[in-house]
Amino acid sequence: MIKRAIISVSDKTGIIDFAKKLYEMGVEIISTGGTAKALSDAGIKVIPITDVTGFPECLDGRVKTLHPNIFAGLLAMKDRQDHMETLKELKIDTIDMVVVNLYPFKKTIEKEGILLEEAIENIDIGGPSMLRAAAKNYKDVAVITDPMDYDMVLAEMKEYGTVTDKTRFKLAAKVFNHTAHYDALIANYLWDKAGMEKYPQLLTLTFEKAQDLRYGENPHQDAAYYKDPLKSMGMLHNAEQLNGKELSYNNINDANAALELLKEFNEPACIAVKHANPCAVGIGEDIFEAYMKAYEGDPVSIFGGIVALNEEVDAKTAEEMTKIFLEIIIAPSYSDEALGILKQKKNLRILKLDNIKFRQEKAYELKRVSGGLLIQDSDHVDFSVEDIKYVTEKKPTQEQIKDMLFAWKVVKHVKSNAIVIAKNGKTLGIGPGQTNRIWSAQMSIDRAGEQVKGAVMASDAFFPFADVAEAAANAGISAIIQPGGSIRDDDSIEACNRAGIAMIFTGMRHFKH
Ligand SMILES: NC(=O)c1ncn([C@@H]2O[C@H](COP(=O)(O)O)[C@@H](O)[C@H]2O)c1NC=O
Repeated sequence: MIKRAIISVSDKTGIIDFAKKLYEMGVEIISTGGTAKALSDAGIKVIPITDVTGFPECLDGRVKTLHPNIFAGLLAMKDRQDHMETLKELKIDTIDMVVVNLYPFKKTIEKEGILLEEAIENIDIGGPSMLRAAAKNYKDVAVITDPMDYDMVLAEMKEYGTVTDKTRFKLAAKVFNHTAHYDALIANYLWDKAGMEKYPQLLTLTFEKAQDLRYGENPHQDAAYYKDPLKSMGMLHNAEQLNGKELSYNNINDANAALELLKEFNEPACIAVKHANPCAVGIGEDIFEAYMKAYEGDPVSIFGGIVALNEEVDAKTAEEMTKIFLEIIIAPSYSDEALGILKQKKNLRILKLDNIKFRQEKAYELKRVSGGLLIQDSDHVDFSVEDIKYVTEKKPTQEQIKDMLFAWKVVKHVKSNAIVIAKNGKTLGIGPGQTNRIWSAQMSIDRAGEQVKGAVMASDAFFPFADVAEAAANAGISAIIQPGGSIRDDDSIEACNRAGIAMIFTGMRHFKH
C-alpha cells in the first residue's frame, strides 16, 4: 500500500496531474518548497517537508530533505520488526513512494558562458540521496524519477491498489542508471575544469539513446544508436531527415565516415562512401562540379552509396543524383526545387545537417576490444605546404602539390593500407584496406586506368620497399606524397629519381584500421 509519498521535483512536467491522482487515492503528500507551492496552488493538500523534519529548509535549498526523519522513513525495512520498533521509538513514519527529479545540471552546463559556481549550485544532493535510498529499499518503496512513468504507476495503483514488486524493482534499476548518468556528467565536467589528466584511471562515459535500430551490422544483431549528451553542433544525430526510411546501423556508420572526411574541406566538396571507406571524392568551384567529380571518380562504387556535400544542393545537382541509386544524401541545405526532385525517390534518405563544416577541437575515438576499450585522440592533425619535406631530385609543381594535399586529406580517411590516386581535385583510384601496401597500390592504379598518367599518389604510411614507388612510376604517376620514415626510404627515393618523378614526405602517418 502506498500511504505516504514525498514529491520534490525540478522538472514539474505532469506533476500536478500525478499528485492530484495520488491524493484522490488517499496518499499523503510531503513536499519541498517550490514543489509544495505548485501543488498547493493547484488545490492539492501537501505536508511541508519542514513539518516532517522539524527543521527549516536552509542554505539556499542546499538542505531541505537531508534529515534522518526522511531517510529513516525511506530506508526502514517493513518486514524487519527491529526496524519498525526503532521507527516507533523515534516517532518516524515510513515513506512508501519517492517522486524526485534532479536539478538540471546538464541544461545548466550547456548554457553559454556558464560559471563554475552556477554549475556547482546545480549539483543536486538531497534528490539523488532520496532516490538512492528509495531504490535501495525498493521492496518497500516505489521510486519515480522519470515523468514518463507517472501514468504507468497510476495505472498499476488503480489495478492492484499498489505498485507491484516487479515494477518497483524496475524503477529502482532505472534510478541507479539515472543517478550514474547524472554523476558521470558532473564528474566529467569537473574533471575538465580541474585540468585533470586526459585519460583518467576510472573512465566514466555516459551516453543518451538517440534511437533504437532495427538491427545492427547484420539482421541477427540487435543495436541502438547513442549520442554524446553534450555534443550537438554538426553532429549526425542532430541531422533532420527530410525523406526516406529510418537510418540503419550501417547507414549511420557510413554517414559518419563521409562526414568526418567532409570536414577536411572548406571549398565545395562531395564525398561518396561505401562500407565506411570513401570510394570517391571531388572538390570544385561549386557543389555541382564537386558532385560530378565524385561521381566520375568511381561511377561503379558510388551506386548504393552515401553522399555527403558541404554546400546547398541545387536542382542541377539533384537531377544528376537521381540518375543513380543512392542510399543517403547529407547536405547543409537543399533548394526547394532540388528537394522536390530528390523526394521523387521515395526510399532515398535525405538528411539536412546544420553546421556541417564544424569540427570538434577535442575529440576521441573509442574501440571495443575483448574485455575492454581502446581510446585515442581523433586523427585531427592538419598538414600544409610548410610541412612538406622534398626528398627527390625532381621537385613537384604547384599543381602537383595541390593535388597531393587533396589526396593526402582523402587517404587519411581510407582504411589501411591505403593508397589514393588523384588529379585536379578528384580521386581516380582508391585502394583501401589491403594487408600489404603493394596490393592497395595496384588496386588504385587499376581503378584509375588510363587516367593514372600524370596523376599523383598518396600513401597513408611509408613505403617499406621500393615496389610501390616503382609501380607508381611505371603506371605514369607524376608525384607521390607519403610519410617517409622507412629504413629503406632511400630505395624508394632512388626509384623515383630513376623514373624522374617527384616525391614528398609528410613526416606523419595516418593509419586507420
Ligand atoms: N537539499 C536537499 O535536501 C534537497 N532535497 C531535494 N532537493 C531537490 O530540490 C528540487 C525541488 O525543489 P523545490 O521543490 O524547492 O522546487 C528537486 O530537484 C530535488 O531533487 C534538494 N536539493 C538539493 O540538493
